[in-house]
Amino acid sequence: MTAPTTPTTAYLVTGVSPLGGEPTDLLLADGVIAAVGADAAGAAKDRDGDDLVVVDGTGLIALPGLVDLHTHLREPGREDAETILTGTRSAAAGGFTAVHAMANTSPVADTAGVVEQVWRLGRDAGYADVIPVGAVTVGLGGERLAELGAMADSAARVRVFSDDGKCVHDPVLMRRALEYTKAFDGVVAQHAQEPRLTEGSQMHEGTVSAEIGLAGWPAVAEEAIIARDVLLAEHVGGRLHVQHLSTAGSVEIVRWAKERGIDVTAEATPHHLLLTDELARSYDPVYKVNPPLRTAEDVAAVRAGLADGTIDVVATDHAPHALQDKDCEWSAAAFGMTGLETALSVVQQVMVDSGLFTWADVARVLSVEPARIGGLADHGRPLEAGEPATIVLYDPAARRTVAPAEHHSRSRNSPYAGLELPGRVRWTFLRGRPTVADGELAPVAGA
Ligand SMILES: NC(=O)N[C@@H](CC(=O)O)C(=O)O
Ligand SMILES: [Zn+2]
Ligand SMILES: [Zn+2]
Repeated sequence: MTAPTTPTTAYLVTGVSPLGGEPTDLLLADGVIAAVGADAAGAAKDRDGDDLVVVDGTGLIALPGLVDLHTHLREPGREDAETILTGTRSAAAGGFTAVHAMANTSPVADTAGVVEQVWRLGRDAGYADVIPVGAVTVGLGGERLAELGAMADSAARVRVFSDDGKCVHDPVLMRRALEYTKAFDGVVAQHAQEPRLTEGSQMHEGTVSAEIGLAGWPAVAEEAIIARDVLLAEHVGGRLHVQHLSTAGSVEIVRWAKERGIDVTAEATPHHLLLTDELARSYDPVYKVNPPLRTAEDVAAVRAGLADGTIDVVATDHAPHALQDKDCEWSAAAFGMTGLETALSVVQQVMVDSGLFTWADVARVLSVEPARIGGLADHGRPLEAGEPATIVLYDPAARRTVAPAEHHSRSRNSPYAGLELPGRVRWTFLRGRPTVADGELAPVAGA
């Protein structure tokens, strides 16, 4: 007698456009893309004993699962704002299959123990791969380097280090971090903010801040740190990643550094691609974020920098905050806005619908490059037979009015509330298992 085989579910996606190209069929089975094109339907028939789900992919675009290089999941410590479970459900709903979890939790992710805990909780939740980012300095205190090597050697295999929320301001510490991380091909991701130039800052320093009377955060406070850091990276030969770059001057500095051969990458957020400091006139703290929303000229320069490859990645900087931390006057409110469930739509509107980007470019900045920078081997892969079935199926023709109450994030601080945005995630697959099925979050049994 032969033992009964457990049926597995295979998915035949018909008429889908990989990276926006010619429609074809994809068979997803055993965690991988089992067949592509004319073979897929035949291969599906040959799989006796499997459950087969046929997904009508007409009009849908297939992309590699999105990878966020900059997410705040708030666990441990601020589970009232987000948890690893709610944050990764939010990620899956937005088409993400991996998120890098920032270290500014409580306790701070500055030891092997904390990063392993975050990594395990992500694995158990099962909605997206959670890649912990390790703090550069103990407690984000900016005074002593954390145990970068121990975090790199841990089960979480940390490769990205950041004090995000705080700038690694001491140039000696920044230099050492750039040196030490070379040993394990790590990268130092910098929140570029000169602290003395931004004491008490509430919004971008410019005509709007002067008119409405909020303390300004000058562009130079960001640009001075980026300029210093690219020179330090050049000097020691380390890898630098510039987080949430937001000014025209920052784009110019990164462009200059790349031309010079310096090993630097940069990210821009969806909100810095779409929104401006004019929104602060409402005094609605949903628009309060670090770095602040800048001017229309800065937005244009960030778009141009993304279009010409100066900026490598779009990262959400999803920064959920509990109601009481946002539902107050501007100066008392926390900095940050959510972004996982709207990022792809904003990138479609700003970059694709405007003609600046193809869908292959979208895959590059939201999946391939963030996976490469983060050192993730099985994300951001080509949509070819034998590759992991870690993909998103997206309907670019759908429209929706953003309603934060419907978001899967535990927090509601989306700056796009009430705005109509294009596109909708229909399916997200993580190694062949749907985390989103036909537009709805799918129940997932953790690994
Ligand atoms: N972006 C923000 O405004 N806030 C982030 C910190 C950060 O990314 O600097 C947060 O943790 O809330
Ligand atoms: Zn930051
Ligand atoms: Zn951040």
